[in-house]
Amino acid sequence: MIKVALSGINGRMGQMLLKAVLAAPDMELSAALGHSGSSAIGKDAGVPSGITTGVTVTDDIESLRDCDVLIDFSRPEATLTYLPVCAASGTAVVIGTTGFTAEEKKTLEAASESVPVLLAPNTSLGVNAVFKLIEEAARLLSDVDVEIFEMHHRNKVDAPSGTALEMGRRVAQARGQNFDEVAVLSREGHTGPRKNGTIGFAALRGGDVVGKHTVIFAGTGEQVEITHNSTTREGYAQGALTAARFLSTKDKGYYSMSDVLGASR
Ligand SMILES: NC(=O)C1=CN([C@@H]2O[C@H](COP(=O)(O)OP(=O)(O)OC[C@H]3O[C@@H](n4cnc5c(N)ncnc54)[C@H](OP(=O)(O)O)[C@@H]3O)[C@@H](O)[C@H]2O)C=CC1
Ligand SMILES: O=C(O)C1=N[C@H](C(=O)O)C[C@H](O)C1
Repeated sequence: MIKVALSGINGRMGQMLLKAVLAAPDMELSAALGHSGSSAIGKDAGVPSGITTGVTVTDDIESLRDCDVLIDFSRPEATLTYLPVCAASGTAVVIGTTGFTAEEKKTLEAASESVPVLLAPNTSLGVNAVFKLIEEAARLLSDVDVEIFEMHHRNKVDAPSGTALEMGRRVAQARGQNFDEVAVLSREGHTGPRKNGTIGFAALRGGDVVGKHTVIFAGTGEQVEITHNSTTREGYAQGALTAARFLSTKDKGYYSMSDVLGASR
């Protein structure tokens, strides 16, 4: 049995993952982490979903020591507090949390010198297939303008989404560009004409939209649009469990969903 810890347990993904882990025949829920001050601390991990798990939510990061894998869908500041304990105790980490700075990502990578760490802005099978389609389109349509649109529910706190940023990185990489030099993360005011070779982003927030991403390849007289639409969070949860199973067989190292799905980047 793979002993799984879940962080962000009180959240939308935390509860979706909880149900997926409880249903998985090869996994057992060993720890459930919330942040100190959270209303969930001291209660059963299943309370928000109306189920009893027998696991109490804790803010004690030492509880990670007895686990094989942490699946983390929380906030960057939380993830960064879990990593040192995981690195010291050999607990692998699947990170679905988004919104890390470039500096913070270096810290994630450094932890992978001690334990297996997988960072995935999107764990769904469909989105990871779309990443590949985008790379191919970016190569085939190498001169057209690329704009990336994403829409999420009203409670999402980071923008553009981690998935949209990864899509932009894939386009830039396929075209031999430096993403940070060509990304236009938002626009307002008198922007002037579009600069050739840039990759533009638009982030919309509203309602209960689970997650929608479209990459638009806009040429002259024609546009190609590649869209992924998540209608439930189940795909993210199942992808995260597949990643946890993968990491439980690995030694230290920095992994992505491409490694899990067997597709080279
Ligand atoms: N990789 C992927 O496929 C996906 C990634 N995500 C990402 O996962 C993350 C979580 O998303 P979602 O579940 O929708 O978000 P929620 O806001 O529903 O949940 C976030 C959770 O983190 C907890 N939390 C908030 N602040 C802290 C903190 N400082 N320390 C510890 N815990 C904290 C919250 O606790 P409390 O409720 O008690 O305040 C809550 O349980 C986001 O970064 C999102 O972008 C989301 C979906 C798919
Ligand atoms: O916060 C969300 O909901 C989601 N976050 C991830 C992201 O930022 O890309 C993945 C998915 O789009 C849902």
